[in-house]
This record gives sequence, C-alpha cells and structure tokens, in this order.
Amino acid sequence: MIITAQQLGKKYRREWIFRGVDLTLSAGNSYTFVGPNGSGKSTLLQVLAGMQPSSAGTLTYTHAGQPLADEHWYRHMVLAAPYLELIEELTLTELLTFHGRFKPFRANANVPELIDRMQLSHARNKEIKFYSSGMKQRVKLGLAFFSDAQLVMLDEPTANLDWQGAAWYKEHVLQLPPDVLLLIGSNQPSEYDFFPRAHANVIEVTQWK
Ligand SMILES: Nc1ncnc2c1ncn2[C@@H]1O[C@H](COP(=O)(O)OP(=O)(O)OP(=O)(O)O)[C@@H](O)[C@H]1O
Repeated sequence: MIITAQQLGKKYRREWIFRGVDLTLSAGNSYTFVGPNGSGKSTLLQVLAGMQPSSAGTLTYTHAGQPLADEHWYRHMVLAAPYLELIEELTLTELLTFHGRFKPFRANANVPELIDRMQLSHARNKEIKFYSSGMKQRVKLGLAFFSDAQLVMLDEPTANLDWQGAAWYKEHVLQLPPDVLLLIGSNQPSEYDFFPRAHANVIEVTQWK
C-alpha cells in the first residue's frame, strides 16, 4: 500500500489550504500531520482519503504493486474523525453487524468480542445517540482498529477520551498489524510521541501554505 501525492493542492474558494505537496506514504509506517488549529491537517487527511477532491496535482494509490481505481479505494481504508457521524439510531451490536457486512473485521472477530475489546459491553444494546462523546469516540476508534483495512486514518484520535480511553487508544494503536499504513492528524504529542521511532514520521503541514 503506497499513496503518492505529486504537487497536491487544495483550495476553498480563493484560499489555498495547502499546495505543492509531494509525499510518498508507504505501508509499515506512520505519518502524523501536525500543525496549529486551522492549518489544514483534517483537509489533507480528507483529500488523501479521497473524501474531498483536490484542486491541483495528482494522487495515486498502489496496492500489491497495482494501481487502485478510486472506486475500489474505500475498501482498503478506514477513517475515524470527530466530523464523521455514526448511525445514531442503531445499537452498538446492530452498528457493528451492519458495518461488518461491508468491511470485514480483522481475523474474522465476532461482534460480542469486538464490543468487549471496545470495553462497551454494558452499552451494547443502547442506541448510539444515547452514547456520551467519549463512548462514541471509542466506537469510531474501534471500527478503525478492528476493520480489516490496510490504510488506517485517525484524525484527533483522543478527542473526548478520558485518561483510560487515551491509554486504551495507545494500547490498540500499537497493536495494529505491522503492514498497515497509519495516517494521523494531531496537535497533541501524546497521541503519537510513543510510536516506535524507526517507522514514525511527524510532518508539519504549515510548510505547504
Ligand atoms: N468546507 C470548507 N469550506 C471552506 N473552508 C474550509 C472548509 N473546511 C475547512 N476549511 C478551512 O480550511 C482550513 C483548514 O481547516 P482544517 O479543518 O483542515 O484544519 P485543521 O488543521 O484540521 O484544524 P484543527 O486543528 O482545528 O482541527 C481552515 O481555515 C478552515 O476554515
């Protein structure tokens, strides 16, 4: 899994959020995009995910040595982000069952087991709309950690988490398979400063203003 960006740019109306981005992001590594509020971390992640069109440059996805068509790309990626909504009317059990139909879970884990790993067994039959913001964040992260995807994208991963949730995040992000490509948007060093150095890259987005 490799993402290649060449002279990638994004503008909203007349404002360039970033431009001239040249990146090669390859599996087995983590890339954390850092910068102050409003610097473009989320926008860059969304463009790299194919959720937002770019305004300039090219973006190519390669999997197992073959270029991937845009319409197949979503099968290989998961994104957890504060601005993405869960299906609020479903219970957690229903949500994971539904999700698993489209994107299988790693090692074919079953739904009760996943709920247990999210430490949300007590709330498995509660509708997501009644979850607290931290519980919802655990669900989003759990879907990202446990789905069988080669590209895992996490924007502000510990938003709304208490210290136990942050410890849970740390434990699980380190347990991702070694061949995953991990992209993170963050302005909290505690979200990435513990990654094994050899494969961790921290990239300042303001360089592309
Ligand atoms: N849909 C949009 N339309 C117009 N401008 C937008 C849109 N989305 C984001 N922006 C602008 O793009 C810039 C970058 O926003 P972005 O959310 O990517 O920053 P960020 O680095 O993730 O910020 P934060 O740390 O606050 O989450 C901001 O100036 C923002 O106002």
